[in-house]
Amino acid sequence: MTSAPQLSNASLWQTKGFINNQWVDSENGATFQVTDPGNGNNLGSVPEMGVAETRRAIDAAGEAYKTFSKTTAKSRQDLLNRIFALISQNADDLAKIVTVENGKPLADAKGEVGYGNSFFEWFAGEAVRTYGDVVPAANPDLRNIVIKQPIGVCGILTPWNFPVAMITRKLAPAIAAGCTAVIKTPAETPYSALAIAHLCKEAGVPAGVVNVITTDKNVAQVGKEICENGIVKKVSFTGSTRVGKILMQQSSNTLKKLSFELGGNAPFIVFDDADIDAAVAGALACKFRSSGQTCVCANRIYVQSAVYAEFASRLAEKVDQFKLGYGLDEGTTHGPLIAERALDKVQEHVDDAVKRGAEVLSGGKKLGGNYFAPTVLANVPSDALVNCDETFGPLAALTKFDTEEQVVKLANDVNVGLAGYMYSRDIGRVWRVSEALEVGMIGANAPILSQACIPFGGQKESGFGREGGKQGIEEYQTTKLIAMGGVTV
Ligand SMILES: NC(=O)c1ccc[n+]([C@@H]2O[C@H](COP(=O)([O-])OP(=O)(O)OC[C@H]3O[C@@H](n4cnc5c(N)ncnc54)[C@H](O)[C@@H]3O)[C@@H](O)[C@H]2O)c1
Ligand SMILES: O=CCCC(=O)O
Repeated sequence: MTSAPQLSNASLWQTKGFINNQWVDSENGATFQVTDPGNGNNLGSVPEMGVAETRRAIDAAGEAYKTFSKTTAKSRQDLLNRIFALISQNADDLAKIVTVENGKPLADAKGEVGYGNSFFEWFAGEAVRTYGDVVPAANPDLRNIVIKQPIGVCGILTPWNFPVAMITRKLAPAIAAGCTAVIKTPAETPYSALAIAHLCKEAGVPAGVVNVITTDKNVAQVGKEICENGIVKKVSFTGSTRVGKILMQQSSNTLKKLSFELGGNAPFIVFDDADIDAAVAGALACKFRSSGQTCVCANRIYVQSAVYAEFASRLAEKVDQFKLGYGLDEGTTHGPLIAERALDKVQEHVDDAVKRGAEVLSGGKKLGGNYFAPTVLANVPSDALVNCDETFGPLAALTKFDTEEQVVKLANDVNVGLAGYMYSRDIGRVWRVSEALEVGMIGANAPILSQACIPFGGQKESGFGREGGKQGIEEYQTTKLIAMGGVTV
């Protein structure tokens, strides 16, 4: 028996792949099951597609690109605005889909749908502002004009933790630039992607511009095809650093343009001079959003010695007030993790820290199903596993520090650099530490950074490229110089 959610607009629940504006099965009829992480129910099945279907999708995108790339920026702006309006109209249903396949509480899912949709609104605006340049020439007979053009067919590969937003922040700028796309959905959360595809079609997106491949077992082959196929000119990937490295190697033969948003391990630093109320509230939001399953979640919480004890006890007290439960239930503040493997990783990090002398202030264990008790650990040594590797779960690990110099060194002592946070009322320190942290984004007295208008992205092994902001559309464009000679008579 399946337990698909009750939706006001039942047409949002699509159960097939999407190629050239047609809903399609896999060629051999194979399917895979999607499970609700909050209760283990079977939500239904979608096609187990493979290389053959991926090639068909890429071919469709290649064919569509010939005409879509020549459309006016204004027509693409109108298209994006229509998608934005349809997503707004269907936001409650989309949030329900996100909750049942990802597990996050409905309020968070609504937040994600609004955030995800804001990329369509933002890039509708950017579509008509892809200006070029006129560059003074080195030769009197020349005039230089620099134009921006769409890059071509784009491969979009995304994770399950934001089933809507991770797709929209790639798809919206791709459409804005005049590109076409093949999206490979995460196996855990295909239904949100299919609902977006349905709304794109409703909005009038031409056949072949948006294609969706669903796969579980064949993910490595599908990813390889997207990276190696010569028709695809760009791959935008969000996911782990491990998989990012594989995709980069696979893309090297065709030298594709790449944007990679990879793993994080965010330091969250609380200085002695911080507003402690704000720092505690910030840590709760930053660490436990989506039960710790965001790439920008605080992972290492460093607290200066004079405020350490107060911060730790106040944080644990607040965490004990969370209401862990099923995402659609009234009052649930925090949901399950995506799967057993995620619970195992959190437990491993807790056990390792405790073995090294950490103290459990709150939680610390699995609670059955995919639920892990929101956890606060104190006195975590800086070489504990949790301080070296992203947990991606509801574990707040507190480590004491004494000086600014010491904490900056600790914060930078990892191979990734996505987000970093600090709480301090000393403006000089905020500036100094912001410059010193090796990350792509800083939250200074601000626990949530994500907005469509900012350049989201990392340094080091957190990847490269930026999503959102004025930079986001450039990832889907190529720059061309037209040097015009014969100007002088
Ligand atoms: N920087 C960011 O913006 C950002 C955002 C969200 C998540 N993340 C990162 O993603 C990770 C969590 O997601 P995950 O565990 O699902 O990551 P993952 O890398 O395992 O999976 C991400 C996507 O890649 C696909 N994939 C897996 N193996 C593949 C292969 N061999 N070829 C092609 N595709 C493949 C998966 O199906 C999924 O769709 C964390 O490390 C997190 O920090 C980063
Ligand atoms: O998980 C990573 C992205 C989350 C966000 O955009 O805030």
